[in-house]
Amino acid sequence: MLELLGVTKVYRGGRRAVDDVTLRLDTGLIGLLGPNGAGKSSLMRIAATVTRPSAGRILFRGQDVVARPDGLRTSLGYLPQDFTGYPKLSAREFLRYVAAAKGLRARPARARIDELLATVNLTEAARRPLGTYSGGMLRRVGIAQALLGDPAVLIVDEPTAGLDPQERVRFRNLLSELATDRVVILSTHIVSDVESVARDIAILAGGRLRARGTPEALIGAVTGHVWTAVVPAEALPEVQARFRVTRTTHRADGVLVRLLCPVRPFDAATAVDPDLEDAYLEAVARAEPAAAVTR
Ligand SMILES: Nc1ncnc2c1ncn2[C@@H]1O[C@H](COP(=O)(O)OP(=O)(O)OP(=O)(O)O)[C@@H](O)[C@H]1O
Repeated sequence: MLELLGVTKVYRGGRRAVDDVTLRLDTGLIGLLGPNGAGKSSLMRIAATVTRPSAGRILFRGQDVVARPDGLRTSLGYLPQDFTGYPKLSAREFLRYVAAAKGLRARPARARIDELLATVNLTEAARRPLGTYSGGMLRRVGIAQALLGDPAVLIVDEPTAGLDPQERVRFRNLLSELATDRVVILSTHIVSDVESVARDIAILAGGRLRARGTPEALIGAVTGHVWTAVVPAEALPEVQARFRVTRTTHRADGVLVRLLCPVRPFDAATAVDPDLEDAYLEAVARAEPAAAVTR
């Protein structure tokens, strides 16, 4: 339904934030994972037609979006990373404002706004000005405004920032339900935001697409590359300098390290089953200058 083909964004000053990214998306949820600065927001802004790509094409239902953005815009819900709304408007007023801007008819829009306020758990706070909201409440208003008009494409950029753990779970489940009949793109740097809901994960680092697949396929690609060992605390700096250490746990008998290495790093290391975090960190590591991984 939505195709990003060779999309590149070079900002003034020469920063290549997105570099030749191709993603073909159909109904369902795709998790776009990447560290800070990977280019996720730039790519989301391009997909949402608020930034033009420097090169590449975007097609929505086969139509060129860069030349004619309206087809996608009328079918789009977008929650930008820096969403704030308008501080003097209440949640209900703000949603009515967005509904009018989207060209929705007033009466059905009112009913839909009430439903959405309930969905994002803001019915009680609906009359308060957004300026008095917490960060998490504002994210929820942002989600509700993105859902107005029942969009065929929903783009949410770092949607769980500021949400508490319970709200994160609720929100993930909501996105997963919404993805049954639309394209949902969820961009985040938090692996746990996508691992339970996305059957399709794309990893972006340094502006480039590093990997894409199901969680199982991504994890399968790092089988045999993940090791643990208990090392003396004083040896930790050397281990960290030589290998890509992904987790450390301090214990009475030393430090339990988890590290990535394509071969057994040293005799005391034990191979362990990889998880999605390992797959993500290895894909990101490939984008960085090579670290020493040999003995
Ligand atoms: N308007 C801009 N002008 C110049 N450089 C920019 C602009 N927007 C982003 N960048 C740079 O492009 C790179 C990618 O930024 P982007 O915000 O797309 O990444 P991100 O993956 O969303 O990271 P974050 O989660 O930290 O926002 C960064 O180096 C950033 O500094």
